[in-house]
Amino acid sequence: MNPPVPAQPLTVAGSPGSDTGSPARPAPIGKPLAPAHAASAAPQPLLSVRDLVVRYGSTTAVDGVSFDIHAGETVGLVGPSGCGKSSTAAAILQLRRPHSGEVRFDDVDLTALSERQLRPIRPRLQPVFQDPYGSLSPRRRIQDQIAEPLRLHGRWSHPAGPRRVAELLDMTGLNPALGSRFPHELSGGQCQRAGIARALANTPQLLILDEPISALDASLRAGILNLLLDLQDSLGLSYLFISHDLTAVRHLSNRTLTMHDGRIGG
Ligand SMILES: Nc1ncnc2c1ncn2[C@@H]1O[C@H](COP(=O)(O)OP(=O)(O)OP(=O)(O)O)[C@@H](O)[C@H]1O
Repeated sequence: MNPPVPAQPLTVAGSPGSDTGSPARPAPIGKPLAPAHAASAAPQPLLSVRDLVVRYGSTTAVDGVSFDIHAGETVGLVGPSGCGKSSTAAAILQLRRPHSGEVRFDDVDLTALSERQLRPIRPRLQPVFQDPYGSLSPRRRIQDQIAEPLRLHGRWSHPAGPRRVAELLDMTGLNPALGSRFPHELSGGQCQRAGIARALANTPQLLILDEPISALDASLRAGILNLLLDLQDSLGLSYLFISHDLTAVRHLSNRTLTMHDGRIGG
């Protein structure tokens, strides 16, 4: 497999930084890269999906899908509505247990693990969903929602916890002062950035991005795409990027897979 090819920042009309609450989008603050996070092609894939089958009753949504994602790589997944992209994402995340097949993450088959065994692994592969408002609780302040995964995994303490939340807001181009707001007080782009901040809280290696820009205005999409590129550069993240926007997929992805009727081809 070829090493990931760095993608170029995307520019569109409008100011991508204007949705952030910050005067200018700061450079992401990257933590020193752990070897497992390094942005280079590893001999062994970070994620290896083999013969994945997802069924809903008699409907086969995913029909024998296989692909790999290496460390630091972005794999795009495109295809018509209903072809099985989100079902693939849900099965990788073990939010929907597959009917059969393997989902090997760092050489551990997640399909063979119980919920309890999955718990310490979940922070390492995180989803970012389409609806930025829907994926945040309307009743809780942004800073509390970003803190939640830290608390959940026993990584919350004072003063390191609040400092980490401020760092995550900053990393995602949000003014840390926005942390005290509720989701309805933020724009869609700002909410999506907060959702990404929350996904990053426990230093994941892989983000499953399921239509992360589809709900946003065109003028805000480039800002999120460029943020994802910046974060990948600084943190060595791998992405599965699901989108209907072919331009965005080509821009962000090292390779693109096309799905039809539950299968990958082309
Ligand atoms: N919870 C569910 N129960 C029953 N059928 C489902 C469920 N979720 C998805 N399906 C069906 O599985 C198939 C694949 O759906 P899926 O949402 O994975 O496709 P998709 O490619 O992500 O579509 P879209 O691009 O519209 O989000 C479709 O036929 C869909 O109707």
